[in-house]
Amino acid sequence: MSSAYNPSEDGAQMGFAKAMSYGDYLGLEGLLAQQHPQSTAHDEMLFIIQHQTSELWMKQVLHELGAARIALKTGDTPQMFKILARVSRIFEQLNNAWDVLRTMTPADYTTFREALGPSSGFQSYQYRMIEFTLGNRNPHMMQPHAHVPEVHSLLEAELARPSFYDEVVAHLFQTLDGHTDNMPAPQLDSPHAAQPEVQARWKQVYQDTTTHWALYELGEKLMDMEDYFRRWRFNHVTTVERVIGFKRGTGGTSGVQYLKRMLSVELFPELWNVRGEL
Ligand code: HEM
Ligand SMILES: N[C@@H](CC(=O)c1ccccc1NC=O)C(=O)O
Repeated sequence: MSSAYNPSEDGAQMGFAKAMSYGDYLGLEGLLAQQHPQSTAHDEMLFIIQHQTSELWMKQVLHELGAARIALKTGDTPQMFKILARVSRIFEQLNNAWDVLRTMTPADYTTFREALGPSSGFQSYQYRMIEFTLGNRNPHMMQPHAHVPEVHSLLEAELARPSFYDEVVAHLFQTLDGHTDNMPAPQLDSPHAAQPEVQARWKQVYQDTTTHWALYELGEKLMDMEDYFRRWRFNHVTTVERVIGFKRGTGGTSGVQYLKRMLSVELFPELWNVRGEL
């Protein structure tokens, strides 16, 4: 027998024929069998792993935002704050991941770009779901999912209910006015455009933070989240320009030009606008 240290002497369980192991619990057999490079290019594995890990984190973001919406509706503000802080940290994680992908040069990428066909992140339904949940709702973005009815229905269902930000706005009116009678109707199937009545309420909050501390904290948590989201978009477009320049995207858009347009999206416009009024 080897003279190497044997952790079983320290009690480490070594046999898993009949017990749940690490790999069983995490479903690793399935997970690690899902990388299918379409070419022999060395960097395609990095490209796949980068996207798959991003999608896993997006799944977690959606899980958190669903819980945040419930916490908001049931008045569990501490729980909601905890969740929003976590969502920002996840975005930070996604932002840091670009540093790994940036090690892929244009020369590396062109060795397998053709193998991607017309597939593109543009067709990420979890990304759209995050946008829809937060309030950036463009129904045209559902079209690429028409061929997958379950996904299409999920997106459709999201557009049929108030966004997370709509719930925040309802909470804002309820807390400040004592009712939601003067609240503008949620814009269910279009990007959230700034509403003067909403902005006026945020102004009230930011002008007297001591009185409205919890709402002030909520406003800043949303700012944090959007700040990180913007950084993700900026990192994306910068990486794209660095790797493919001004080529058209595989998804058919103008590429960098399209992504630059998306940089101007505002999730919580009243919160940005109010800063100029203080
Ligand atoms: C070298 C790496 C990458 C390149 C060259 C690239 C390129 C592009 C381009 C050109 C578009 C515009 C749509 C089109 O294809 O016409 C796009 C959209 C998109 N990409 Fe990427 N991308 C890269 C990495 C990533 C990664 C790592 C993710 C993470 C999931 C991602 C997610 C997305 C999403 C969600 C969109 C849609 C954005 C929107 O509609 O606002 N991309 N990408
Ligand atoms: N749109 C990219 C291709 C691309 O990046 C991509 C392709 C398949 C799956 C995810 C992708 N990532 C982001 O768009 C391009 O035009 O090169």
